[in-house]
Amino acid sequence: MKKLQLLAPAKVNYRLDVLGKRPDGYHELRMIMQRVDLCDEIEIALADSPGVRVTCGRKGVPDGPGNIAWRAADALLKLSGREVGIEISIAKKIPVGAGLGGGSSDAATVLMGVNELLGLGLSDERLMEVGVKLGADVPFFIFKKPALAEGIGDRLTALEGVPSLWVVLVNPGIHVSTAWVYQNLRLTTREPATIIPRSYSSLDEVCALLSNDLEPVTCGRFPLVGELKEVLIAAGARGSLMSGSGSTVFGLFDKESVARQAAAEIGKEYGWFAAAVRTI
Ligand SMILES: C[C@](O)(CO)[C@H](O)COP(=O)(O)OP(=O)(O)OC[C@H]1O[C@@H](n2ccc(N)nc2=O)[C@H](O)[C@@H]1O
Ligand SMILES: Nc1ncnc2c1ncn2[C@@H]1O[C@H](COP(=O)(O)OP(=O)(O)OP(=O)(O)O)[C@@H](O)[C@H]1O
Repeated sequence: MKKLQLLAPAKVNYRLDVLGKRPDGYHELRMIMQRVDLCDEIEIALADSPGVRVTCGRKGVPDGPGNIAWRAADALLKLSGREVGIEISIAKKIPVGAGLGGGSSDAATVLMGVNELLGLGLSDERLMEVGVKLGADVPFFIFKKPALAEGIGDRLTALEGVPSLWVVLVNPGIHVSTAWVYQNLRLTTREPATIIPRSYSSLDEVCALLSNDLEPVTCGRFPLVGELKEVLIAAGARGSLMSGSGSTVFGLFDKESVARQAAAEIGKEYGWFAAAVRTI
């Protein structure tokens, strides 16, 4: 039976500016997004009986239609009109409800995987159109490059020369609802938006970008998330920020040895999820 084994990476947001609220409740954003090599493992196989089946087995993540990966496969089967069976199993490695885009990445990977497995020949642009209906972060994972993301996060521009960095992810096990964060965001009149460079050459330039308008909302409700930034800086990070809607905080490092040591010490001392990963 034909099957694919795929990796679905996490993301961090180096920058997240909220520019306004749209009539449909979504927010206009300007983000800088970067994938990192902490990955969920996904197997997609053709099956005899028609329909989509998803197993995940991780507490807090549904099997079946409640899983965003199920909705991704179902959307593609409907679009293609194919009456086949698809079996998906997901081994979650990315913390859930953590601002790392794990669900969105699973969905993107399933869209790309089912497209390949069934030989549908859909372009990435078409898969992104399907993906944005599943979640605003999904198109970025199909784009597969560091990106400036505008609109609701789906208008993507590739960035040049973004340096390869070591990133330490720290998650204290707090599940944050993205919907709750956006609902509790107080929009104020911002300073005219600063210009975001389109090309980069150093860690310092990336550190100068670090800013996230959702941080005050999540840190107001969970002050520990704000404290994680100090913990990472004390462990040698050159810059630190909450990713997405949280609760993961990341630190940026130029040296592998310092990053690995920071992750090991933070994990040991506080018992939190802490991992040294690379940008991809
Ligand atoms: C926080 C980020 O992860 C940053 O990359 C994204 O903005 C959220 O992406 P996502 O989880 O894929 O978003 P969706 O699943 O489409 O939406 C989750 C919730 O966030 C809100 N949401 C999302 C994206 C956006 N531009 N404005 C919003 O207000 C939606 O109203 C929804 O209630
Ligand atoms: N494949 C999946 N992986 C993770 N969560 C999923 C999945 N399918 C459905 N969910 C549900 O989505 C919610 C959180 O998803 P996810 O882990 O992607 O959040 P997140 O990392 O905060 O995302 P984002 O950074 O895009 O806001 C949970 O309530 C979870 O049950």
